[in-house]
Amino acid sequence: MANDSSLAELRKRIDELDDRVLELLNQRARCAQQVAEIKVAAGEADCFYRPEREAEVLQRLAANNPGPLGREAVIRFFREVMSECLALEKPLSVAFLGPAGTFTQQAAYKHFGHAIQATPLPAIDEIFRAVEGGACHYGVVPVENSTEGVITHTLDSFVRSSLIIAGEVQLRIHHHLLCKAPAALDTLTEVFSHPQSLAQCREWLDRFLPAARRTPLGSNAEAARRAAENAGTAAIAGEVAAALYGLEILERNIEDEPDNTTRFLVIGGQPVGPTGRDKTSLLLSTRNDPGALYRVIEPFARLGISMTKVESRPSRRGMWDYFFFIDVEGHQADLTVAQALAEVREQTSMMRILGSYPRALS
Ligand SMILES: O=C(O)C(=O)C[C@]1(C(=O)O)C=C[C@@H](O)C=C1
Repeated sequence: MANDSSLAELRKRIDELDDRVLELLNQRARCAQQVAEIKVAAGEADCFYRPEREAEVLQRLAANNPGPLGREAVIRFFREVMSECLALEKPLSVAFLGPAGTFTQQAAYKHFGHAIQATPLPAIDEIFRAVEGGACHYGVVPVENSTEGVITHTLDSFVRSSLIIAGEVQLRIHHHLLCKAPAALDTLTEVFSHPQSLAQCREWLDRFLPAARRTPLGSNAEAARRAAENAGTAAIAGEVAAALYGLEILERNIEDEPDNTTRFLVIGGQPVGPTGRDKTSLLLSTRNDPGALYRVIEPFARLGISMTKVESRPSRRGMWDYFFFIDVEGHQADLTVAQALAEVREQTSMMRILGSYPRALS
């Protein structure tokens, strides 16, 4: 009985708190609507999304969180709150590498929350085109995986496009073996997946499914769809694809590397202001002299700017001629970064700043 009354009391307290949270959330939503009016008056009505402000809100709340809610839970919750507030201002349209059920869709929701108009497109260049042509405000594309390296298509698309990078998302990738109905592993004849996912599970497949044919497809979601239609086959894909196509999870987390993570880029047309926790991406080419690349990156070392990535891609302008993709910590508006970029530019035959944007939160 004593337990019953304390349970009832706690639930009454939870109801009261929920009423207050609801009232506060709606107050917040009304503020966002007023912000929208200010943006309209300033002639900024085309897109209300402000990535630097969103990053600042999430960074501040994560730092101030007293618990017991965890950091990721707080970020996820307020991410959705802001997504709903923004949708009240004006829904944001986001193209992602589809079809529905891909990890890129998951990354898009992780970054923008669920209150967006998300459009799946079948290829990376189509996402670039949709954003360039104004059909969508932003796009989300995969750029590198911690096990398999860069997605060259995405890097190459920046060479042809004038779009900039407005954000990055990191997603822990868990691959599962999915099947239409429970089945013994040795009865499976074929496994469908995206080539990157097949590669990320290579050792597991060699060990547990050595006889099954490995069939690469355009996406994990497409693989799940094929496995749903063909008994005796399986797909390697994530939880979202499993739910979408009604598949059983035969084996969980079959990725070879426990920290398997994919990084995605948010592409758009609008520059993003500094947040104090930013990254800047560059595309450049060097003269073909001895020590040229060394001279290009030397200012970063001298000025204490951390380089988080260097990637080279054939330029297709001639044999053994390369473009370099370089990421550094900091924003192009930060004084030391600006100084380093000016020095670096002098050492290159071409340099384009692909964007400064808030670093991925978690
Ligand atoms: O501060 C703004 O500019 C807003 O529009 C408000 C808000 C928010 O909900 O906090 C909503 C959308 C923007 O992307 C950033 C923040």
